[in-house]
Amino acid sequence: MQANGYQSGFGNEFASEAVAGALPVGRNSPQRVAHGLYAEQLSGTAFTAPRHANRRSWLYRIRPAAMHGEFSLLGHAHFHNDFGDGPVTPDQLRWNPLPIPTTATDFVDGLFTMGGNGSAAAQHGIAIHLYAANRDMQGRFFYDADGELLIVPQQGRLHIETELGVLDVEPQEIAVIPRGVRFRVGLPDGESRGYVCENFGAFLRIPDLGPIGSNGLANPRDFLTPNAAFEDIEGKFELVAKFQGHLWRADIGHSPLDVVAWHGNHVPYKYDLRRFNAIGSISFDHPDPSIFLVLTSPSESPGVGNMDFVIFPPRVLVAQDTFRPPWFHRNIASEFMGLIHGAYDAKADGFVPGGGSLHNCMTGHGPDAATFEKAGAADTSKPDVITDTMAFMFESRNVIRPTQQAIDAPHRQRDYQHCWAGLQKHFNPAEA
Ligand SMILES: O=C(O)Cc1cc(O)ccc1O
Ligand SMILES: [Fe+2]
Repeated sequence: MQANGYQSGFGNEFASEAVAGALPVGRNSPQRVAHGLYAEQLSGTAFTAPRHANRRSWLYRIRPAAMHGEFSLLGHAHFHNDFGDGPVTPDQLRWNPLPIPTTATDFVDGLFTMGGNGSAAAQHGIAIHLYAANRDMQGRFFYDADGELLIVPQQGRLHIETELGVLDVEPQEIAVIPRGVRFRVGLPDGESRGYVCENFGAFLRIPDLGPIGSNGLANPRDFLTPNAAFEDIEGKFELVAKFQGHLWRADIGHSPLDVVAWHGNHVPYKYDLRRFNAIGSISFDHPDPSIFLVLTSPSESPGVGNMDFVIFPPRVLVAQDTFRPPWFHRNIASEFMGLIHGAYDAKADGFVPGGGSLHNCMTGHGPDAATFEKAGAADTSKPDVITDTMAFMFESRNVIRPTQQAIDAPHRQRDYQHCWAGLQKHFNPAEA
């Protein structure tokens, strides 16, 4: 399917038609839709959600979404929402990248669940997945009824064809696919890998800016939603649904990417993380990482995220008489981190692009020994220009329970804790 450009803005009432006159004017459901299309509403929030939070889109399509065969369970060895209910280790955990598969594996086949909390049934929490794939989704389409998908490619571009149009996404960009929207992923570069956060809670939004003012962090105009694009093809295809933690498959005799026009605000979008306007300390002290918040899924407690998506982009550190890298800390929130590009300023080695780390509630962590020594000796009268980096964090109010397969994975770094072993005792009450 050919990309058809983008519309800019966050949470707008967008409108787009790929064929002139396909979008009804002044009404949603005329007796007969132009060009013989079917009208269909896709709601993302309760009908009665307050106006500022209400999300739905109207789709004008060749065939309604109801047309497909019966679903049957589809096994998937690595992609699920089973976070267990037994003991969960409070250890610091870190992984090397998920290996690129050696057999033909598409985006859905290549998903590997690392951990999560809550559930689709409870409508709160998240699942964290990695993907590693090497071929386009062929003759199959996917939708996730359980949550919206925040996709963070780390290696290789993604050509994401959705019911509402096409998102072309490269590493250092992200894509968000709303609940229920059907899509197919192509891999223009062949081998591809990255991270996915499946959000069972309130949909992601850009945060309020408070005293920062009316501009800054991720600016609304940099979010891009596709224009309508469709295909009109028939064949023996497969529709894969993720529903209540399991995958289901059904035969479908046509492409469901057949939406000729649409309007609304329950839409896919992409965002280039390099557009993030980073704000930080220009006096002293390293600020809390909430200053780098890109998108948040709020919980019912004000200010507490079901999931916060935070990045650590290139920036200039100028804080004086300050330990500039992240401080040692223990947090109430739980943190899964990934690295898209370059190196992360709290870790001299071991945290590699495509890898991940998990520091759960109250688990102590922070700069490794090499970073600590270097930052303690640095001249803070001069700025540090941090370039060539893009790390991120999926942060959750609830403990992120690693899956058994993540704990057992050969690519888990079983010696991760040693990165703090070299920290020396410096205490000397006689010295200033
Ligand atoms: O590296 C981390 O653990 C993430 C992180 C970064 C930071 O600058 C402050 C707190 C924090 O949890
Ligand atoms: Fe942390």
